[in-house]
Amino acid sequence: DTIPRFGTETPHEAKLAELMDNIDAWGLNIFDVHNYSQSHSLTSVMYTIFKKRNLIETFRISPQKLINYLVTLESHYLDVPYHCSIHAADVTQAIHVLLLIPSFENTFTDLEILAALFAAAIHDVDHPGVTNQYLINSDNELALMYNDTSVLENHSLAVAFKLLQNEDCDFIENLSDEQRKILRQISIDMVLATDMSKHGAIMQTIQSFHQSLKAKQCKDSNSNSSTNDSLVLTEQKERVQLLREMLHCADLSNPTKHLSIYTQWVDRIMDEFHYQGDRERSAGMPISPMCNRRTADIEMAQIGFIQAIVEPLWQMWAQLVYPHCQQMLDNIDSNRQWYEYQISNRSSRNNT
Ligand SMILES: COc1ccc(/C=N/OCC(=O)N2C[C@@H](C)O[C@@H](C)C2)cc1OC1CCCC1
Ligand SMILES: [Zn+2]
Repeated sequence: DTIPRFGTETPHEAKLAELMDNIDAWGLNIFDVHNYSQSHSLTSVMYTIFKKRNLIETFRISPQKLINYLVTLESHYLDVPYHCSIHAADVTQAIHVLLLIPSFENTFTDLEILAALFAAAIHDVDHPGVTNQYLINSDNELALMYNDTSVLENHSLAVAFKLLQNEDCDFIENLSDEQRKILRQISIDMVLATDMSKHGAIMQTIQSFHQSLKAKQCKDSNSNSSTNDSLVLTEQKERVQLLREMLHCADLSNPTKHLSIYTQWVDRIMDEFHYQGDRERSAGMPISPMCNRRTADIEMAQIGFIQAIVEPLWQMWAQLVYPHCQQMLDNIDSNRQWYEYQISNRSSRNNT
């Protein structure tokens, strides 16, 4: 039986095709993709990217096994407001676009690109919609299993690789042992780096690391080589460092999107955090920061999130790939201004 164009059957294939024409664009509306793919945004986005990047030929992937894996992976994302399969599809498409930046034209091997897309697709699988801290505080068996260390990130990796052991889902069967080892190594490194508790460490190293890359890049441009724009990294270790940052950027990319998309993610994360707060309140536990729906200041929290975490990270990233990624910085700025306006508007409303 032939395989559907986007990996899954849908009565809206024409509409999905129209959306998928924007698979390389930062403005793709992932919520529309989810609706028109019969809630298979992760499968259809991953399958479309794999086809477009010729990864199915390059790694002699069985399309059916790829789809079997993707549909199974997708079904292991839980129906939670934020950390669901749409978030995985969103982050996967984001890292695909970041990998298209001309600065990286000659940077990564096909195997590294395969690993990066795989890591993005799996990075939050089976996420229960609560934070690591909540799992630790509530003596959850996952915290026991992973000794309170990057609990959710370790769990998603274990679930994702367990699913690969299923014979008819093993889409990487034709990779050599060495390639499989490298794919696993890079995926583990990247997914563990999505633990927000590692954010500070990433920000510490990013400055000096990018300066050293820019220095090398300038040397190339002096030689007037055609690759003067692209960053050439000789060490796999350095390329993985860059991929780690890239996934972290993609994971924290909501404020870099158009307002109409960004506000949907804000509603979802606040639903998730407030539901966690409800559970903490009824369990008599201290309510985590930003998780108390009774005292929440959603606009202030987003302004703080942008100023403290998202903008500094994306500024570092945009500097490395200048002039690319200016659109992301512009969206962050206009989105922050919109939230500041909501707050100013709020106080004047109260005065009337
Ligand atoms: C659109 O907004 C967001 C998108 C994504 C995330 C990601 N959170 O995942 C990590 C996590 O779970 N944390 C991180 C840390 C900041 O806080 C810890 C209690 C837990 C947070 C967002 O907004 C938060 C931050 C400000 C208001 C709610
Ligand atoms: Zn995530």
